[in-house]
Amino acid sequence: MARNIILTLHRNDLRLTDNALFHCAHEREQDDVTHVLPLFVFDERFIELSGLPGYEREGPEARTRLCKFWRTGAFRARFLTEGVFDMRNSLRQRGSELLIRYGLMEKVTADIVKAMRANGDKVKAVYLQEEFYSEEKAIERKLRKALKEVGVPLVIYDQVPLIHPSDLPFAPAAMPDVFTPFRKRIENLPHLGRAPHPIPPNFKPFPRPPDGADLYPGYGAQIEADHRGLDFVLQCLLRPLQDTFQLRAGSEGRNQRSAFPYAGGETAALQRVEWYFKQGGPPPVSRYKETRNGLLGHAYSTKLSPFLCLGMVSPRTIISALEEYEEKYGSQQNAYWVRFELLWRDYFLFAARKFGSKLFTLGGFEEVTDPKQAHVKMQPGWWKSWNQDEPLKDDVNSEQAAVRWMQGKTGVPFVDANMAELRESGFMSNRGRQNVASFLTKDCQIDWRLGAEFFESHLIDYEFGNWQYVSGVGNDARASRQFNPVKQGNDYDPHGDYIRTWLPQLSSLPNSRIQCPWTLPPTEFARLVPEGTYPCKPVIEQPGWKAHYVRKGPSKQGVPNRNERVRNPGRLIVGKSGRSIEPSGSDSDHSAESGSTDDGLQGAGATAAAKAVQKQFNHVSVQTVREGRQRETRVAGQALGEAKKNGTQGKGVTKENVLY
Ligand SMILES: Cc1cc2nc3c(=O)[nH]c(=O)nc-3n(C[C@H](O)[C@H](O)[C@H](O)COP(=O)(O)OP(=O)(O)OC[C@H]3O[C@@H](n4cnc5c(N)ncnc54)[C@H](O)[C@@H]3O)c2cc1C
Repeated sequence: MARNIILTLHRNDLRLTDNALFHCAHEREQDDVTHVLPLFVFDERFIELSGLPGYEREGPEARTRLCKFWRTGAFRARFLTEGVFDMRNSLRQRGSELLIRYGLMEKVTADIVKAMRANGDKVKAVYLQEEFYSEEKAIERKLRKALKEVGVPLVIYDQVPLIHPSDLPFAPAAMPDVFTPFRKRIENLPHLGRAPHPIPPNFKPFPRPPDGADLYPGYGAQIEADHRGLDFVLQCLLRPLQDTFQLRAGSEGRNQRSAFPYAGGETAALQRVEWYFKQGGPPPVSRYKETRNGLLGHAYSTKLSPFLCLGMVSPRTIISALEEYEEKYGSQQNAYWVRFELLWRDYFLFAARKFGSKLFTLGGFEEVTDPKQAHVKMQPGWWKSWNQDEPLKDDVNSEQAAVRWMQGKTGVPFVDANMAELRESGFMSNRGRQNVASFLTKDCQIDWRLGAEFFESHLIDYEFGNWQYVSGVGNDARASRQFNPVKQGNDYDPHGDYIRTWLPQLSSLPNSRIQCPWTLPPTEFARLVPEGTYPCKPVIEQPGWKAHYVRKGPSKQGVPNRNERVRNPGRLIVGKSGRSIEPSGSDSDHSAESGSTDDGLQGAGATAAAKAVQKQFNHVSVQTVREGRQRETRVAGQALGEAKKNGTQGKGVTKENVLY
């Protein structure tokens, strides 16, 4: 008898709990469906597959657009593969199976549909999770077309954000551009997110091919038939990444020092949810507000982002755990702040849908929201680029700030320790991310896309959005936000424990100088830091840092202000050159200290190139900066007014942090 099949095609939804694809495939209306075939395709556009024996790529290597880093580095490759095999185990425990294939998702799927047809089966539909980024949307369109050619409908389920798009209090295209109004409208909803779907109690059988036959054709059928497992696949995926400067560490396994020491998969994700929200009396979430700015250990924040990014847990499952916690312990600030952060995730997702391909352009969302300002920042000379002729190696003492940033050798320990953590573990705290991004884009003025691509390559939890925001081309109402890494280091790593963990070569430095080792007398530096292991001068030094070389006041460790105002005002104070200037005569200091004037646009040393740029957009820059400032002030005032009205001012919401 012909079998009636639904094919569930999984991308970033590697879970059984609260997965609309499984839920809907097993609903009562689907009684005529006899079998469900879950499929995962390692897609060569996102992850390099050339390490698979005999694999022939159809397109180019899986590298980032601009900088040509591997798109999926070793940490995410490992985490993803673990997640795929964990899902297969869970399906097997329920009598089902996960078909694992390699290639182009649309092609592999269409081939499988054809093979099932050839077996005399009927494929009723293919179910897929709707994604938010334009590249994935384009693949979805190709898949729809390929399936149309074989007469099979594609059914899409929107389940990535916490808030279902049809529950939004505004049309997705009309979402507020700035976070606070977005959040406030969402917070007025009667319920934050729908209830999660349970795992179907009885999984429909997997449509196995006729007796003895290989699983359906397509690359990887042989691997499956050979019963090769996780280790073999992982080895193949890691093989091409071995030679690169930036990805070696991840190939060697999980780093014991990592703040994210977890294996990939729904099993680990649910254990983490259980531990963070339910275990202990009270569980760790009851200290979230106090600890979330931490840097060391796994407990300071939820550590759910990698699981969320690959869909190993749904945000609705997290909210439901949070609600259980609140029922037991009462509604508190801690729970509020976890929700608040999850709304940031939704905000970036919906912004990605609204702004589409502007997610990847130099001018970012601002090209739409503030074209004049974006125009200024897209002029040649505004951003510095990375001269890729210089090979990326670990042992260079590069003149290029971009290279030093990637190496974790800028000479600014708080930045470098965070970069070391990223490179050696695939994770970085939120505090660290804000600082290294600000350092790259605001201090060193390097094209933000380099940072975004470097993160894409290294992070286990990579998602778009934050880089635009931090570098001032997204929707930050205070685009001038700039971090002072010396002050931040003093505040959040006052004893240098974090720096010593990731930069052991600085272990002997006294606490008083660990954030600014260049202030030591050269002989002291030479005595305390093993030769050649760390730069004796920072790649750039801002005048605003100097006030913090000698630490004053209490440390911020344990203080819940994640978004405090930073002293150093930002680049949107545009000088006559059309470039940012530092306040109170710091301009010349800045260019003199940084010693890096590849774009020749800084301060007193402005070159002919600078003058040309100045002439080109002097008028517009002054005007747009004024408008930008007015806009920022307006939004800040508005948000503060709202905070006062809601009584949230003084409860963690201040003029400084209300916008983030
Ligand atoms: C420059 C920069 C790059 C970043 N890149 C990423 C990224 O690639 N992927 C990613 O998931 N997060 C990113 N973030 C946001 C944030 O740093 C991480 O989500 C967070 O550090 C993950 O740790 P956690 O799960 O313990 O977070 P928690 O503090 O426990 O927060 C709970 C959840 O809220 C969400 N969340 C929190 N902050 C943000 C935010 N700013 N934007 C979006 N979602 C947020 C995450 O899903 C997170 O798991 C970035 C932030 C910056 C400043």
